[in-house]
Amino acid sequence: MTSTATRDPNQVIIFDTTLRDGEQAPGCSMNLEEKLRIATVLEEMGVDVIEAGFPIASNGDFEAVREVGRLVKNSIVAGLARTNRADIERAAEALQFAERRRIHTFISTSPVHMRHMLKMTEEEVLARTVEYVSLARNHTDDVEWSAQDASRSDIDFLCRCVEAAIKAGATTINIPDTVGYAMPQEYAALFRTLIERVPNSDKAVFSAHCHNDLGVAVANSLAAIGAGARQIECTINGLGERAGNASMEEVVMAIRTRHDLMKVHTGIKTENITRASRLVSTITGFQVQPNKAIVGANAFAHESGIHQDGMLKHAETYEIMTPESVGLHRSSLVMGKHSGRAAFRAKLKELGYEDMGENAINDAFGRFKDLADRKKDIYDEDVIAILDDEAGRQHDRIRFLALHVVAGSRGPQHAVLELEVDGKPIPPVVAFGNGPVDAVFNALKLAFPHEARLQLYQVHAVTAGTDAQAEVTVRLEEQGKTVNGQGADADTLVASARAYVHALNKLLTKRLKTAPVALSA
Ligand SMILES: CC(=O)SCCNC(=O)CCNC(=O)[C@H](O)C(C)(C)COP(=O)(O)OP(=O)(O)OC[C@H]1O[C@@H](n2cnc3c(N)ncnc32)[C@H](O)[C@@H]1OP(=O)(O)O
Ligand SMILES: CC(C)C(=O)C(=O)O
Ligand SMILES: [Mg+2]
Repeated sequence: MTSTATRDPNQVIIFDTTLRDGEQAPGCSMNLEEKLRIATVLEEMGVDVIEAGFPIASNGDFEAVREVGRLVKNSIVAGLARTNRADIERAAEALQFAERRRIHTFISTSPVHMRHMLKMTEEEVLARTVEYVSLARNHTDDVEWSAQDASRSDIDFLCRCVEAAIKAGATTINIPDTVGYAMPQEYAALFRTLIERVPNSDKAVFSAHCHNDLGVAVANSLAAIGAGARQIECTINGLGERAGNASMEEVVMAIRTRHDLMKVHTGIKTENITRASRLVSTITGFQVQPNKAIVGANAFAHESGIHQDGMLKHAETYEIMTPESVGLHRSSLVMGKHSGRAAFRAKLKELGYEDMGENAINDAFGRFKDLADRKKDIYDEDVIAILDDEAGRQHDRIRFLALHVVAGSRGPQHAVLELEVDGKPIPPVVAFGNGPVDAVFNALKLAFPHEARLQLYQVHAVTAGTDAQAEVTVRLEEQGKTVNGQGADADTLVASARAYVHALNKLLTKRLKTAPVALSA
């Protein structure tokens, strides 16, 4: 960590917590392979700190922090810990391979949290802060301390805690608006007061961590910067506990677009924003609302005549940033049924997917050709949907082979499904259902018997038009564990079957991790 004395005073550190607070969004669990894909994209986009998990919380979180730490070289990797020995030692162990590591320890400072949740007095919270920040410093010289529920804390007590945490060795002081209660002017005043009143405040970087319960997480983060905060904790697409965290793309683009006012900058390569947003949305199944700032489908769309006239005459009439600046660009390579492998590889590079394995590329190419035979216009979104669908599938035990469905008002609706399990095709199964999707899912249960319950079934059109690919998310739950599966295809039912098969494969991996015994179907 650059010391506060040498760091650029106008650089805002971007601390991404998609993999920790983002994953706390209900229904948004990610597996290790998915977390590594996201971490790779975050590092490439220049994120300063990646919070990869809360190592004591589960073996999965421990593994995620350890493996992200092994993979990532440029970003600092952080692991979360409560103020106790076990949490901090587990975080230190998880971070052992990280070239640049941070222990992030937190404790609540608000009366309501201390009295009812922690059952601790102010003096106990203060003593714990000192004891466990010091312990964390024995493991790394980059220690962040967070005052959970800071915005509802007594200011005198908060000042004492911050001073003590810095004295004990904290290099970053995070002042979270944990429940999304603060208003921008109030949150800014809190930072101003702390920075002014705490005598050693110049020895630490002050950080904002805002939740969006009242829809002001980004506004609060920007207000905090105005008051001296130089780290923002945020997530891709604003994912996170309850209404989510401050959205990284909004914070970063506000800083970039309003540099005239804010006078600060980040190290984020904003051209990677769209790709990161799309990846997180595909992996979690949390669709981005069309009117979401920066990454929504309509963020750069101009529908009404006067706007279109303005845009045609001069883009700045209605655009305060260019689509290119967030990675939306007119494709240089038009793909279609006559495109070959060379063009496909070039397209992968252009879209940032060049790291895919050879088998996945071959499978994706086959599916692309297949789609191009059926669909007139192939957009980048179509290629991305196939690539996302193929990525990370090479070790799947269950593979989708073919599907035939009878649907319509005459019924009976039924599905004939062919799967391959452990490399061997199984005989086709026929199942009936209350509609074609039900028939497909019943066929999957017959072909590969399981107890998992369907929690979510969601369909999203990748592009406009009746021949658009469908991207389907399926969420399955088994013994309290949930997984999300994704599938894409021009046929919604095939996409549904693929998504279900993907989720089943993830459940099998999860089962293997919790009970390392031979699995039967
Ligand atoms: C604002 C935030 O985002 S905080 C992070 C939230 N993330 C998570 O909770 C991750 C998922 N959590 C879990 O898996 C579990 O809650 C665990 C593994 C962390 C803890 O599980 P358990 O040991 O069973 O404790 P449980 O969750 O029931 O209660 C939390 C305990 O931690 C204590 N605690 C909470 N915060 C802190 C803290 N910052 N420092 C010290 N102790 C704390 C609580 O007082 C409570 O202690 P108690 O059991 O003595 O009453
Ligand atoms: C753990 C802390 C930083 C947190 O997520 C919050 O207070 O919202
Ligand atoms: Mg939080």
